Amino acid sequence: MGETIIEKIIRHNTGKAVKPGDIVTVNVDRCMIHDIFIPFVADKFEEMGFTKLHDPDKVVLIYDHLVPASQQDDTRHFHKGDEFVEKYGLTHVHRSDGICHQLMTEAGYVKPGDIAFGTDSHTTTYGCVGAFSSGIGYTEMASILGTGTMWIKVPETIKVVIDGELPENVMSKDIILRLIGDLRADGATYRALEFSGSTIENMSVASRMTMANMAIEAGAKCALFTPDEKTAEYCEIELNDYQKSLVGDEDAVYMKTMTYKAEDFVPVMACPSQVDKIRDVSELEGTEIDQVFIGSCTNGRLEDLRAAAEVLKGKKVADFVKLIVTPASRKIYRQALADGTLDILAEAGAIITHPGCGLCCGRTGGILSDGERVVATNNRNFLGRMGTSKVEIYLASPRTAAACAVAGKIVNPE
Ligand SMILES: CC(C)[C@H](C(=O)O)[C@@H](O)C(=O)O
Ligand code: SF4
Repeated sequence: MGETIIEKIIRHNTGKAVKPGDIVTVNVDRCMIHDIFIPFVADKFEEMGFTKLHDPDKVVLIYDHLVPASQQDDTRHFHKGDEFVEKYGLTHVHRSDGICHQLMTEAGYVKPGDIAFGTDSHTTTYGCVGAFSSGIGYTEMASILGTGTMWIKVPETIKVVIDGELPENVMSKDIILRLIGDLRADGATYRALEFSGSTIENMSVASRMTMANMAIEAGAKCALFTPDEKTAEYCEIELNDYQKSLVGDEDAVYMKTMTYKAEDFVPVMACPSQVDKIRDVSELEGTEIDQVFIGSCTNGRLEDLRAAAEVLKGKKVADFVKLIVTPASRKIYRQALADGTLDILAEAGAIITHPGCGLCCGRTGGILSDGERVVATNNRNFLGRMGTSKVEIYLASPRTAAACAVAGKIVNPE
C-alpha cells in the first residue's frame, strides 16, 4: 500500500513501515531551544539526572524572543543559556542572528527528510523543506537532549492540492489563512498537512515556509512539502534518493483531500481575535488603523520585504500610522540592505528594527493600547498578544499590510 510523506519519513527513521495511530520512537536529527525556554529545559535536564548531552551537534540554541532584552528578567534567560552552553559543550548557538524558525533552515540545520523538534509551536515551519518538525514542551526537550529520541503517534494526513496561477495581489499567506478558515483552528489537530499541486510547485521555499509556519494554527502536528530543485538550491544540497522519494503516493490513504484553484484566491485577513475568523479584505475596506507590522517567522523574509517595498516605493506611510518592519534574520536584513529594499522602506517612513521576534509576541518595540488597531503579518491575533486585550489585530500578507500602511486604513493591495 502507498504511503503519505510523513509515513515515509517515519519509516526511513525507524526502519519500520507505519500507519496512522502507531506509537513509535524516532531518532531526532536536530532540536531547537529558544531563549524563553532554555532556563526550564536546563533545570529539567539536570533534574532528570542527565550529566551529558546525547549529541551536542544535534542541538541548536537561539536567542530571539527576548533579544535585545526589554525587561530586566530577560537577561537571566541569556545567562542561564550561556551557562548551559559552557557546561555541556553546545556549539550551535545564535545570540542575535534572527528568529529560530528562520535560522533552522537558513543556517542549514534542518534538511529534507529530517525529524526535528523545537520548544516552540511554530516548529512546523521546517516542513517547507520536507522535514517532519513539530513543537514540544520543555520536559520532552530535556528528555531528547539526554536520549536523542522522542516518541510520537503517527498522524493521519490531510492532503491539500492547489493548482493554477495565483492572482498578482495574492501571496501564500492568503492561501494559508483561507485554509485555516476552512479547516477552523482545531480542524487539523494532530494531523499532517501535505501540500501538492502546480501552485505549490511554482512557489518559492520562502512562500512555502509561510504556509508550514501557520499549519499549527489549524492544530496540525506538521506540514509537508515535497523537496524539489528549489529546496535543493535553498538548502545548498543535492537531493539523495530518500529525499526525492518524499512524495505522497497515489494509493496512499488520506484522511481527506482539499482541492483549490489558485485563481479563486483573494487577499484575506484573520480578524480579531481568532486565527480562523477569515474575511476577504474587500469586506473590511475602510477600517482605520494605527499601526502595521511586517515581520516574524511567518513573513519576515526577503520576498516579503520586497513585496512591501514594491507597494511602498515612491509612497509615504500615512501620517498617523507607524509601520514597523522586522527582518526575520541578520542575513535577510543584510540582503535587504544590499539590494536597496530597506532604503525604499525607510524612505517611505518605515521604522526598521533588528532581526528577531520583535513585536510579534508583544515584547520589543511597538506594543499597542486600548482601542488601537494593527495590521500584522505574523501568525497569531490572540487577545493581548501585541499590547492590551483591547487591541485589534488583523493578520494579513506583507503586500496587503504595506497597502494598508499607505492608506491608513484597511485596503486591498492593487
Ligand atoms: C514563546 C513561545 C512559547 C511561543 C510559541 O510557542 O509559539 C511564541 O513563539 C509564539 O509565537 O507565541
Ligand atoms: S516570530 Fe512570533 S511566532 Fe515566530 S517564533 Fe517569534 S514569537 Fe513565535
